[in-house]
Amino acid sequence: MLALDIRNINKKYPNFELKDVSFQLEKGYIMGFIGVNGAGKTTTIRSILNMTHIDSGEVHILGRNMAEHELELKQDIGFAFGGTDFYRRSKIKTLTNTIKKFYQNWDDVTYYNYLRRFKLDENKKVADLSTGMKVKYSLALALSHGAKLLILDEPTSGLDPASRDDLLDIFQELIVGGEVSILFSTHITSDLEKCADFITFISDGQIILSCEKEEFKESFLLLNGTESQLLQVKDQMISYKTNSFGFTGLIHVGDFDPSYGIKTATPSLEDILVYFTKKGDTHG
Ligand SMILES: Nc1ncnc2c1ncn2[C@@H]1O[C@H](COP(=O)(O)OP(=O)(O)OP(=O)(O)O)[C@@H](O)[C@H]1O
Repeated sequence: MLALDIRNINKKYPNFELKDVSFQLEKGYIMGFIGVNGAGKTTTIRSILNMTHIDSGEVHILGRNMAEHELELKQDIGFAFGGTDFYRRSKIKTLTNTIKKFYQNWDDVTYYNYLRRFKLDENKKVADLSTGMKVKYSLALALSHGAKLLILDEPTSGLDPASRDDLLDIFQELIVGGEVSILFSTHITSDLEKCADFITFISDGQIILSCEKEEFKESFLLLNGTESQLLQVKDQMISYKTNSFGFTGLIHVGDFDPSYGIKTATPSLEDILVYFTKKGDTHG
């Protein structure tokens, strides 16, 4: 069963467009959503959650159409946005008491477990929380109403390394039973190396690739060659850097001819993001 089925979302802003965004997430898995700044991750997430009006396309969550069943489906979705700043003058306790009324399956025991695990004091005011603590509070809320699908926009941003590691452990604990699925966007590729099963990659409002993590990496090649070899592949490369020995760069596996004899390696997720970010730049 699909936890998330996104079909041909189009959304136009004056200077940006989501173009036929489609991807699917199987129930029980973790998907990392990556792309450079401004690629369209947040706009896609907001579109999935019906927080922004889309021009066309459909979102199906846990087998139901989001546009037709938004209220019921929101019971099953936990969402959190990194750096959210809400109701600054309220105490955590007061805010939670208001929010929990919206959720039929709210579970105080789970909630207080997360408060303890995240070392959050419910008597603190939102304004007095650090950036990382605010993220943790949003996550505690998102994780405490039995959500079957978590949609998290940069949940690890603002967290220190130990807290990030703990959150990734929580993600893995959550999916063990096969009932919970997680989509999260991030720039921190080590998070994805650690816990994502699938990767969806967006660039300039278009999905470049959405597939299992190893398959994703193997769809590209990192090339390392001399200046004269660069001339053979230059036009097919996503981007490259030159150095005193020659060049290194990224290419789609299908665009590479092994008969050139250029040294190749499987890129890391970091390599893929870096070279896509450089796409269109002048090189050297
Ligand atoms: N409400 C809006 N009105 C007009 N343009 C918008 C609006 N929201 C986002 N955009 C534009 O859409 C583009 C994509 O933004 P989005 O926030 O989806 O990217 P992102 O991939 O999440 O980036 P980042 O990694 O920096 O968070 C940007 O060029 C942004 O300026």
